[in-house]
Amino acid sequence: MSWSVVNEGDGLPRIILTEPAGSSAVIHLYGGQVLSWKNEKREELLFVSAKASTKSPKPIRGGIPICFPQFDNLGYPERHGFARNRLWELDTCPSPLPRSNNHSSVDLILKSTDEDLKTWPHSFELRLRVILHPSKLTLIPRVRNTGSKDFSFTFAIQNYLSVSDVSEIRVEGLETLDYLDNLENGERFTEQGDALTFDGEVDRVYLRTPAKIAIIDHEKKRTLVLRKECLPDAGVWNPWNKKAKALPDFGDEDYKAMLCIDSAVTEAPVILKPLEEWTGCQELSIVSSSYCSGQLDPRIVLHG
Ligand SMILES: O=P(O)(O)OC[C@H]1O[C@H](O)[C@H](O)[C@@H](O)[C@@H]1O
Repeated sequence: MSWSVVNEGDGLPRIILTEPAGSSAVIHLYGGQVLSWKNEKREELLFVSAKASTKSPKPIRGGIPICFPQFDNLGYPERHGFARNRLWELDTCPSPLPRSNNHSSVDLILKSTDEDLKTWPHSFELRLRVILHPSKLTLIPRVRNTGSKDFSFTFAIQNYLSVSDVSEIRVEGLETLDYLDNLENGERFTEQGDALTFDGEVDRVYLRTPAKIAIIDHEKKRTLVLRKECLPDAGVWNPWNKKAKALPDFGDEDYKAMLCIDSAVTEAPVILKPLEEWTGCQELSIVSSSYCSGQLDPRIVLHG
């Protein structure tokens, strides 16, 4: 068996993935959301607010929410779509993706319901495979059009990353790119600096990014590398102190310990004909680094 299921106080099942080197992941069926990812040293790599609610119909504040059929507010009424507010199921038939022989993976599925069809009138199957390797977590989302008309959608895997102190974090891989700034009514700008650092609220979508983005945390002596396929854009979000206070499911000081870096397809929505399937992929991997010894070279992490 590649996973086990536990029921916690909220009565909703969680799936636990473990692998021989000692890392683990916890996935909640509510939202199909990875809520915990620990490395071999049992260090938590994802952020979940202590004020997060796991009771429907509220999305869970933290972990890795899946945004479908829209990222942000791009036309459909429910911000970030409804997939993060639905109970997913185990997927016993992940075809045409071959069954995983990997002992630390699980397949989940969300299908359109009659209720969803009232507001988004398109039949779909949304699948997610989660694979745990030593120092690496892979997510493979797929969307299939099971209806009789074309539909289009935008999509995001939101990664609430746990960081030592957001004001000490550097993000490499987004320099010189165009981005849409949600704090400036979605206006388009071009990134000027050589790396992103943080000293205030940020809410941007970087367009057509390279496949790899490095999140460098000198204090934790580690770099997280986000590698993505068919998810060309990247969201970057931190509410900072003022907006943090306005979020009911987020602690006043939580903004210091998290940074959202999202894998997204938003600028050019995906269009699916009946029976067509779209597949994306994101890998989060950990590279240990020591600032003092100078082992970390972002150019090697990003291009090596
Ligand atoms: O509060 P939520 O609906 O979960 O959204 C959390 C954040 O998600 C994205 O990063 C958006 O760009 C932000 O504008 C939004 O505040």
